[in-house]
Amino acid sequence: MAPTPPPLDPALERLVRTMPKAELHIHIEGSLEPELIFVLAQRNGVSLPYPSVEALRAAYAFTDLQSFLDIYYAGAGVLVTEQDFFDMAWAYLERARADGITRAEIFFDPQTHTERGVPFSTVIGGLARACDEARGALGVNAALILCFLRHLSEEAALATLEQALPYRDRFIGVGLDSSEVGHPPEKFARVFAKARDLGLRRVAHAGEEGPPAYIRSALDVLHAERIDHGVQSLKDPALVARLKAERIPLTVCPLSNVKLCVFEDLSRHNLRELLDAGLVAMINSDDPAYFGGYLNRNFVETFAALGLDAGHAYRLARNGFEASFATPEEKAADIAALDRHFDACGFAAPE
Ligand SMILES: Nc1ncnc2[nH]cnc12
Ligand SMILES: [Zn+2]
Repeated sequence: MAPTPPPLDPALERLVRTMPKAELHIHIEGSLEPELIFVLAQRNGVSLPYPSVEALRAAYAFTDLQSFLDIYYAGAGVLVTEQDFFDMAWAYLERARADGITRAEIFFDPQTHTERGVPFSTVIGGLARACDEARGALGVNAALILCFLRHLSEEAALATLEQALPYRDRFIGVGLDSSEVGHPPEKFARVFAKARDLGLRRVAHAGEEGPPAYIRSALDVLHAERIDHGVQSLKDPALVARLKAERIPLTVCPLSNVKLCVFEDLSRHNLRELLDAGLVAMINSDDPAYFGGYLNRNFVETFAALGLDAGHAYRLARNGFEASFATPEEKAADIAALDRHFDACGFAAPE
């Protein structure tokens, strides 16, 4: 166990908590809190294998990615109606606003639901309605990214993309998630090529537990524009040089990496090394209901554990906005707001 780090300087903590941020790596099903799981189970007559919220939460002791995914897919089984999907997304978006998030690019896993007989239209209907309403009601500019489950076949992913076509204007891109090792990006070459032809943006989980070679093939074969996680990249200096030269963003998730035993504790996380290597890294929450915290908790705990400062805060927030798929005008407005925030807090925004 690492010794408890000293608390953050209060002015730095305030700056970090209140600065405008983008969140680019959040699985909406991973924002489903145990309390809401129980409410939805009751609403839909679904029986749960846990007697209470506390018992469910106590089961969140993971040893690796797969041990988490098993419980995460089971939790998503309580989502049945369009209103359920809306309620889940709305709860996240309210927390996003509280954490200063002005841009959220939200992953969803349609196959987790369509495999159980929930229509694709029900899933995307509820999620898209929440995103639409969040802009006016919460000031959060939110967009959806459809993820394919890599433990399933490419044929299943192609069928999912086909099902999604009537809703093409309700999501901005595609991603790749679920069990990484043994399911290399190459398995999904055709479906990503099709998504590219359709003008969809592309991201992929790679180098969370899997080797640097998966990051290379996510770039070369899937034409991924961002890498989700990517923390294994430091094992391969030539890959680091390429990520730097091509300014490929890495959506890093510190609390997730500790919960899934990628790093022993936060003080051993490699975020500082990634930034020092000149990579476009940023902080995200991944599955906040399961990993012990939303975006601000990821920021505050990581800053305390790694001794990061206001310069790092600016770089991380700015990387998030630059890596987002928002329009150039939206990005410029977000970055201008970030600069004003640093000014107002008495920290000069670094060049
Ligand atoms: N951390 C993660 N890695 C891969 N797939 C996921 N699905 C939800 N969270 C995930
Ligand atoms: Zn993820």
